[in-house]
Amino acid sequence: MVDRNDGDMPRRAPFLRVPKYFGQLGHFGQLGRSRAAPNVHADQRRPNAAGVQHMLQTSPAAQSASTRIAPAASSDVAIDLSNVTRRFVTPDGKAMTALRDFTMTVARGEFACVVGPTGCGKSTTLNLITGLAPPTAGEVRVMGQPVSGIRPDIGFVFQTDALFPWRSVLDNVAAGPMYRGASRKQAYEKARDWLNRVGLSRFEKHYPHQLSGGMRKRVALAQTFINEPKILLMDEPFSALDIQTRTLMQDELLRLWEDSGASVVFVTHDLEEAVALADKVYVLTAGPATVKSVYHIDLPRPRVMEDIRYDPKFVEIARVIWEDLKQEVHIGQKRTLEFGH
Ligand SMILES: Nc1ncnc2c1ncn2[C@@H]1O[C@H](COP(=O)(O)OP(=O)(O)OP(=O)(O)O)[C@@H](O)[C@H]1O
Repeated sequence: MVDRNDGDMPRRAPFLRVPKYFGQLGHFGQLGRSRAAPNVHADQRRPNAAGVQHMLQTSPAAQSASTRIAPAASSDVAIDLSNVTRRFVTPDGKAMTALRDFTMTVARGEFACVVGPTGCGKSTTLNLITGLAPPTAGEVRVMGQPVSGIRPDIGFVFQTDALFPWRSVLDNVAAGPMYRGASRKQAYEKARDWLNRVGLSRFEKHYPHQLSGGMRKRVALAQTFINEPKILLMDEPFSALDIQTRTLMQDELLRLWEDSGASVVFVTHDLEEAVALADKVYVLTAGPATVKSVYHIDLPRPRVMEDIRYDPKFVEIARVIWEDLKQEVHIGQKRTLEFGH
């Protein structure tokens, strides 16, 4: 199912990077066309004068197979961005709008992925949730409260590791609980437990530079999950890893997340990754970023990453979303070519 907003929102200035989707998704067109119609359909919301809301079916099969998902009760909502606009002042003193009229709701325990063209405003979305970037207009609420400053129940994982290079693996993982007031004994017991959960018990005395990229990422996950975050914000956390390690880490993340009950917002350039992980995929416009469509991914859980990519339903869902996203990527690419950045 998809909620769509692809109306007449103004488009913004050009992008800095060439989109990465083309190489990754070239095969969907071929595989998808011979498959059954996807189990998704679209609600199309156009922000025009009449404010018309109507249903757009992607296929007859979709019509029968899908139902509208009722909005969560407010007590079930973990993250709520309501009609948020975020403007920045650029280094040359001009105002630029990164996000416009942006609305997103993530339920408690839900895994939401955000995809969109390069530079459209995905990371800004995460910064709004953290409170690092207050909204220029609209409202951001976390666990029912307006965001004011950084919350201790939010965990982060970024593309680059946030490990202390001068601390051992064990010291790195124990740092969070100690900072939050646990005794040294409690913190180290908990850290050993988490290192065990991510399969790194034998490496507790190693330093980050003595680990592989995948192992460092496991430490980063242990370092984050040990603090029992209610909200987990992830910004392309696995994009620097090779594909095999990335697949392993995606499985690891799902396993830890399923036990944690955290609500996740996961930003990625990789649509396959988004579909494989998410309950819900937000497709953003080429900018200023607004929500173009929301796809509810009804693939069963638990999911095994190395298998799910060959599931025909997965392939078809990814193909449908890619058709939608591709339009925005083309807009971004056109701007890059026209404006040279
Ligand atoms: N602090 C800031 N000051 C000025 N402009 C900013 C600031 N932060 C972000 N921007 C601009 O806002 C836009 C969106 O940036 P953002 O990093 O959110 O995009 P993104 O989709 O995460 O990018 P990418 O795909 O490259 O990871 C960009 O044009 C960026 O230059």
